Amino acid sequence: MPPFLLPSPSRLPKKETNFRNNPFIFDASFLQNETSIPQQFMWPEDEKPHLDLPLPQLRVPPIDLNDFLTGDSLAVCNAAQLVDAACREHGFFQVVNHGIDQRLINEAHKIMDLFFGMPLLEKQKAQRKVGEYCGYASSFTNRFSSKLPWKETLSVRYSADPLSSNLVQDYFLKVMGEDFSYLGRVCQEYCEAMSKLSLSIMELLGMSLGIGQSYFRDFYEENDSIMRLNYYPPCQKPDQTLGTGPHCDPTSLTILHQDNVGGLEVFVDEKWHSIAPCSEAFVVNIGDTFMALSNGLYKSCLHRAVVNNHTPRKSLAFFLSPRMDKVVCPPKPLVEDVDKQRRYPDFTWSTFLEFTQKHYRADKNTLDAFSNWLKNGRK
Ligand SMILES: C=C1C[C@]23C[C@H]1CC[C@H]2[C@]1(C)CCC[C@@](C)(C(=O)O)[C@H]1[C@@H]3C(=O)O
Ligand SMILES: O=C(O)CCC(=O)C(=O)O
Ligand SMILES: [Fe+2]
Repeated sequence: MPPFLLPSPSRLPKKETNFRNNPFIFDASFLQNETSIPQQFMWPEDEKPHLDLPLPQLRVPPIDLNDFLTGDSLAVCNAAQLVDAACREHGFFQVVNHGIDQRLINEAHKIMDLFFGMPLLEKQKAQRKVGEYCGYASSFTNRFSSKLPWKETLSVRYSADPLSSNLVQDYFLKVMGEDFSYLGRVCQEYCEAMSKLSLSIMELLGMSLGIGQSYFRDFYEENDSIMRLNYYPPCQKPDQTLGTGPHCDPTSLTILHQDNVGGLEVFVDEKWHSIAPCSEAFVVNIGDTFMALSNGLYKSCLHRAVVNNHTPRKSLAFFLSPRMDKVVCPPKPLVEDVDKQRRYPDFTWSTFLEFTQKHYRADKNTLDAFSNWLKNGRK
């Protein structure tokens, strides 16, 4: 049976289960020449994208980070107000004049083309194992049995701990070999730039929530984050599938750089909105963990990625997360502000990450499902 064909439906387990003993392979270079797509990639009618209708664009305020960082009080106040309004409504905004060298961003996109352009067998040297969150995955065919995303991904752990100062580059050297030293270097530098940018944004969020610049910055100083390279091959049936299914990011803050193809959609006011690509900007969104840390004041919002039938699409997502053992518990003023009620239980990022990797496929209800799982004794 050619590698990209699926086991006959009769042999597929009926319920959502791992394909540990029956893996199959998503190889877009084969699949995209087929007239139809495998049924596992077909999403339910109510989740299929409507590509024929132009979507409204989401108004995401571009925050001029340079203004904020220069400390000009008017600029700081303006930025804090814009961010506060956006985060209370849908959790998405954009940052411009962010100080990240455009050449580094361009190099990161180039190494994505390099990596995902390699033969499948080469990429599978970094094959992500079930239950782990790092490595190469071609559509998670060994994790999910239906609603498969039309994408390849590479996820690498980044740690700001000085004792783990080269984790990203070391990963590439160890898993892919010496020839990937440059690719690893670019990813390492990109993550270091993202970590620095994240802490500036955390200062801004602290100002926006009125608890000062340092609280969240200190909380994420020793972040233990994830760099995610998303590669969406063209699909002959783009209206039947999704590149990334509807979800809220379980992490704390996502800093996303998308190429100029377009495909990121956000669900606000009961309808899907597009976010137009802008190479000078990073799209930033609040994740579930920060929603809990803000006691529900800032929203982690449903979003997805659609594909097309003519051009590959790429996005670079930096998922900021706290140190694994850090307890996520909102500061007192943010409990007072929400009629003294706690919205979510205390938890560590380590436990939440394990929940998404071993017990629950992240979707729009991940944080509530996780909260219930904790309350029911992790069952
Ligand atoms: C903690 C994480 C799990 C995912 C990567 C990071 C943050 C976003 C999550 C994800 C992208 C949400 C949609 C489903 C998912 C399986 C995916 O499509 O990649 C999620 C990631 C994951 O579990 O690998
Ligand atoms: O590719 C995109 O634009 C969004 C991807 C995404 O939401 C994610 O990886 O969490
Ligand atoms: Fe996401």
